[in-house]
Amino acid sequence: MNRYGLRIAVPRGTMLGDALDHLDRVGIDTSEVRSNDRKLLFEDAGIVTMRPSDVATYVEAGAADVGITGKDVLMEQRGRDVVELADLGFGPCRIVLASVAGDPDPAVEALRRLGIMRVATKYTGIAGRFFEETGRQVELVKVNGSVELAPLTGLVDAIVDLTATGTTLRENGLVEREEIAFSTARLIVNPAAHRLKAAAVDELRRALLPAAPGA
Ligand SMILES: Nc1ncnc2c1ncn2[C@@H]1O[C@H](COP(=O)(O)OP(=O)(O)OP(=O)(O)O)[C@@H](O)[C@H]1O
Ligand SMILES: O=P(O)(O)OC[C@H]1O[C@H](OP(=O)(O)OP(=O)(O)O)[C@H](O)[C@@H]1O
Repeated sequence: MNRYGLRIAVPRGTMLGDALDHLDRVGIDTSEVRSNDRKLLFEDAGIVTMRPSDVATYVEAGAADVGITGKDVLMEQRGRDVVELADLGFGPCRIVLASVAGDPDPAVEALRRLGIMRVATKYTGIAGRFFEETGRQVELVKVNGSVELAPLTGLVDAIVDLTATGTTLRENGLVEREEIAFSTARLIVNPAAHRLKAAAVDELRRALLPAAPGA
């Protein structure tokens, strides 16, 4: 187990390197995780690795005490009973509404035709709330990845998806129309662990955020 006595859920994929760098900096030895991309449970380091979208599931159930995942993931899974402790700052990306470059703005076009805009996304929660709050009627089409393909084939008028460098949108001839949310990696904690292991959780939070005001 690590020096904090906390089991930590760490996201594999895009955020893995930065998450492990942060944990190394606070005295958790992540070398075994770095050298093994098939193993998932690392007892000595107190680390469990998983898809970013599964982190809050483990933390909510107490199968991990704390976890690291994207704000976009937490916004999408809004009902989860976890406490957001800190913004770790890495993994910046945005959730945007985008459509084919050169086409009329799909929202304006849908209004003009008095039609319902069709929007593909894997973020049905975030997109649904966004269109509801902005008073627009849309039909959401759930896709699981490579969302950029959907408007190119005529499946939908627009997409709601994650963009970071903008390369994927550009390479597929799409342009951003509206920004919906900004995301970075967050530290979350199980509510019971937050109370029962308060000192350890606070020590880890402070160590991860040495420069933050009030940390
Ligand atoms: N440039 C980026 N591209 C993709 N995701 C990023 C980027 N920067 C940060 N992220 C974060 O990483 C998360 C996605 O990670 P990754 O692509 O490794 O997982 P995934 O395969 O989409 O996993 P899941 O199936 O859990 O959604 C995003 O939800 C976001 O919080
Ligand atoms: O703006 P960029 O830097 O090009 O990054 C954005 C891309 O990253 C994400 O895809 P991911 O790699 O998570 O795969 P997915 O399409 O399967 O979700 C997202 O869905 C975009 O396709």
